[in-house]
Amino acid sequence: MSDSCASVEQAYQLARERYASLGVDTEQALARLATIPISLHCWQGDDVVGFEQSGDELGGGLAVTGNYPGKANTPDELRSDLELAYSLIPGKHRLNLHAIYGEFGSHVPDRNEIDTDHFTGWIDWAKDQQIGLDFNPTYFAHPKANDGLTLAHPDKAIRDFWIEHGIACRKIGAAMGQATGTACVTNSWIPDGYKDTPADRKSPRLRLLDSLDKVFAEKFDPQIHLDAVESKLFGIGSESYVVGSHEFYLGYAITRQTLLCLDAGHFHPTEGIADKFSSVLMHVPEMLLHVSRGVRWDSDHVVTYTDDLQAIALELVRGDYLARTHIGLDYFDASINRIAAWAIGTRNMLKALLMALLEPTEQLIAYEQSGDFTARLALMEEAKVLPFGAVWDYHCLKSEAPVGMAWLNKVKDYEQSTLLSREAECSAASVNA
Ligand SMILES: C[C@H](O)[C@H](O)[C@@H](O)C(=O)CO
Ligand SMILES: [Mn+2]
Repeated sequence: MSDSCASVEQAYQLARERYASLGVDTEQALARLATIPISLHCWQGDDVVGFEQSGDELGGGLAVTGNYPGKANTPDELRSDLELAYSLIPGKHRLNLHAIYGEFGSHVPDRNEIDTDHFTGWIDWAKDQQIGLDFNPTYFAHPKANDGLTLAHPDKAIRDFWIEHGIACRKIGAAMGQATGTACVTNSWIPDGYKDTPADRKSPRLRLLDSLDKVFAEKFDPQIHLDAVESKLFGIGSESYVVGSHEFYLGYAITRQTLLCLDAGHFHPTEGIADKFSSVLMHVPEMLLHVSRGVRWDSDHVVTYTDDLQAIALELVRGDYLARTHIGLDYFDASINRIAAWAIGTRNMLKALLMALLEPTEQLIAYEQSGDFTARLALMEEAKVLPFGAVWDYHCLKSEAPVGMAWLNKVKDYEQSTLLSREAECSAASVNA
């Protein structure tokens, strides 16, 4: 055993004893953590461009800023980048694909014509990697979404087009779940809304309700496929009104018993999502989370170890909601190395879950039930500086993932060997064109 491994082990043994003195079993926490998959969002790898090669603007009120070199340009490049990212993260995780990431060949189908054949490359790869897949219809970056309306569009022909897209995507999601043996969550998010004050808030919502019912008409075995719906407060160009608001989708998910997707960046700036879980899960079977970090607006920053993130993890553990929650990430940062962005965000999500699993929750609840709120607050604050970092390092070591900053060296090496030459090839191609 190397010196650094020995010191990780020693620090862990001390931490284990410290936690045991508070009645917390670190081995049990680590065993639980190892079973929690995080769904990595493919779109962090290429700035939400996808493989349609349409050249359409991202639109939909979404924006990616930055031009860090090495963006993935092909499915193989994206898979190679993801393989490196997974190797930097302890545990077995999932991949969340958007519909624009199909392998379309020379004849790129329109969105309403895509089918499972366009995703067999991803399915075969996922089986090979032994990871589950999640999926998303892409209701943006398309000429039929240019006016900011899709499933709620007043033009029936445009609505029907997007309904067909939603139906096609659910079939693809079901095929993914069937092939990988783990349920695929297909999440529906649409950009529909208005920049300025609407005169009629009701009609677009009635149209959206009707469109969604058509999209979700076919029922799938929940063992292979689950539906989620995602709300938003506002986007660029939909500042005054979003058809799929939180209230709209909460009601929809409850009445249709779909999953509700809560995106941490989709609420008022000081409104956290953690407080919502205990209410939402009284009424819907399961939740999907898009863990993100809003900065002033829905700017989709890389997930950092914030109070909000800790609140999410603590609530999932305290409420015993992990088995009913699918955790996905949702951010897009092109200003830093994109693989590092996946590694940082996913490792932080896992660190927050570990910290929550190590919390002396039973003791806190006992204090609360006895009315000793002073002791509750005192222990909560002391728990924040317990040696959870030593447990995390040990988890990385045992999971054969890099400990501490070691993962960054691997990213830097890959940047030199692969990402920079990728960029050079691109420049040469554009010079030759
Ligand atoms: C690309 C995703 O579908 C998108 O980020 C969506 O989930 C969202 O959060 C839009 O703001
Ligand atoms: Mn989202």
